[in-house]
Amino acid sequence: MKKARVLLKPSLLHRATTISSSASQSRSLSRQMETNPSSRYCYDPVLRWDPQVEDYFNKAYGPDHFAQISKALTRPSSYSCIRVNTVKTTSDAVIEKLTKILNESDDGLKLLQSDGRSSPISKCQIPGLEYVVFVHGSGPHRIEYGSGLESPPKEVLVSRKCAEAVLRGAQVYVPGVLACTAHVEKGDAVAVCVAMEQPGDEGDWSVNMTRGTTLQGLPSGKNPNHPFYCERSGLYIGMGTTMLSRAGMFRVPHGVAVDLSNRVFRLPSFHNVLEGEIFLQNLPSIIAAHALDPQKGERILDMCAAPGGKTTAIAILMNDEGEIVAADRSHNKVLDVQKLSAEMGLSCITTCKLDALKSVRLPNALSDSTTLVNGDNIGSVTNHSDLSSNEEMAPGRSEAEENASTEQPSGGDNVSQAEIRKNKGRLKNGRGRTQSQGGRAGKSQGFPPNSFDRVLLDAPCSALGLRPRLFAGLETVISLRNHGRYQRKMLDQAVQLVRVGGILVYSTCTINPSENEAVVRYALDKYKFLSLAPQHPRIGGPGLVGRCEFPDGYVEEWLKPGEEEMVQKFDPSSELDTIGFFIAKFSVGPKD
Ligand SMILES: C[S@@+](CC[C@H](N)C(=O)[O-])C[C@H]1O[C@@H](n2cnc3c(N)ncnc32)[C@H](O)[C@@H]1O
Repeated sequence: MKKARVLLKPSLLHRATTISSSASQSRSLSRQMETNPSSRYCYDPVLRWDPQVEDYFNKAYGPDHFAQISKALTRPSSYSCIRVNTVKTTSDAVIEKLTKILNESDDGLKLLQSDGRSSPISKCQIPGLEYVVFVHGSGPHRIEYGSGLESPPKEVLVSRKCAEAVLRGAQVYVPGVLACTAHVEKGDAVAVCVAMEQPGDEGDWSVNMTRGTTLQGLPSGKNPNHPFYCERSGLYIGMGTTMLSRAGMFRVPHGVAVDLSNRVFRLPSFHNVLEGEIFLQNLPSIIAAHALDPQKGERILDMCAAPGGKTTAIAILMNDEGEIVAADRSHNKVLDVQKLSAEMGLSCITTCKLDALKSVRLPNALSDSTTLVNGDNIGSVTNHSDLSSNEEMAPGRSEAEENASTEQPSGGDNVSQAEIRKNKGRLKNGRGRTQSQGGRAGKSQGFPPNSFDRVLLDAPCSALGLRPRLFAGLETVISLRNHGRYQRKMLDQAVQLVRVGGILVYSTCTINPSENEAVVRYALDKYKFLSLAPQHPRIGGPGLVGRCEFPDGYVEEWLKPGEEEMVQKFDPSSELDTIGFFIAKFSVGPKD
């Protein structure tokens, strides 16, 4: 079998010494855990950062606060947030249906109610957000893995990405399994643990493991050849029953590998449940749509729209009256927006493939900006391939959805047994396979200046606010700055497209000030006609005031006193228990 040593980043000279010290720290931590099974078989991850990034965030937030943020990022939010499609149905009807679906599921509501809550489903209490429904989960739970060091449990080791999905409620699927104890048969009880990236000697991070490796449940001290024993300490996410034998897990291409019935975090998964009626979306993303304050009949541009979470939220706030142009540079992702709009029964959304860095139509461009060309391969080329761009995905939303339903809502009607059965299955089965409808996304040549009433720039970012996150070591201070550079270029375009008197909203799902406060500073300093506008509702915290001087002499300016209360910064460690997110709203004054 091929050994997959996934090298995650080229060596960075300046990181080598600090990383080897973090490697030795981790070894000594692991040695402690070897001697104590209760600290070994638990979930207590420590988020790994590049040391310079950690220094930067420590300066920005203070060490104690950043430690809390870092810890919060390793846990999922304690609730799932559901936006109800009020064009099709009501919160009450959705609550009724979800209650029935969860009540009839094996591991949904019953588990949640064991925590003593009267009902785990509730309507959001923020005025104007009654169409948002919360389904509360529980955790972290202490799991009895049933073994001491002398008789360790059988184990299944999954990839970090798989583990992050599982912590949000997904099942353990075959492709996510990397290794397994010997002699595992279908129906065996297994502990599921995470394969985390480890620091290499050359400043790289990798999961140095062959898929199909046989795990041993004993400390490496007793048997030095046992792979990844120490590294799994404190990284156990639950106990379940294998659906396949060990051989089957590494033979079949897909399917559920482990039915994880006893989880550290219990959150129902809502993949494809009540399609078209609900959308699983993080609360700050919903607030970003409100901050834009879209009005019926307006023309709105969503510059980085896919998969369409905020686009559809904006359309619903406009009662589907007006025009929203949803652009994204990825053709396939534009198709995802089309599918989602159709599924939600929204008609005010048009889509196009457009590079946000080229959104303003040049004066000599041939076609009209609103003509969407159904051409093949008229791909826009970005010159920023060196700048990575991660994306926020609402947890649990499949990237492409099944065919859209055009059926009208059943409103508050009773839920049929067939509907419950269908959705119950989806609740368990999780993310469906990406299915393309084979459609086409027209390519736009861009738009003339001042052609929109409002523009949303929900920028691609480092995504350092998304949770749960088990590893953050890949971002360096340089890559964090580069994200900010990329975003400033997009903002330069956005500013031109909003008409005088219009609104521009800028948002990211990161805790990185280079992509948040520093971008706002840039915008306010460069464009004197921009001013920060109040946001409603405002439930996030204040932004960071001040500046940061880096060891290499680079200086980053953040907000000025008085500006901090005008933005919304969602702190993952705060009581709201959301992802890390940032929203700034600008009014556009006369541009002369
Ligand atoms: C944060 S996600 C957007 C999430 C989306 N607004 C939502 O709420 O569902 C960022 C998106 O930016 C897109 N993107 C990245 N670079 C882009 C560019 N240069 N032009 C347009 N879109 C871009 C990515 O394809 C990705 O879909």
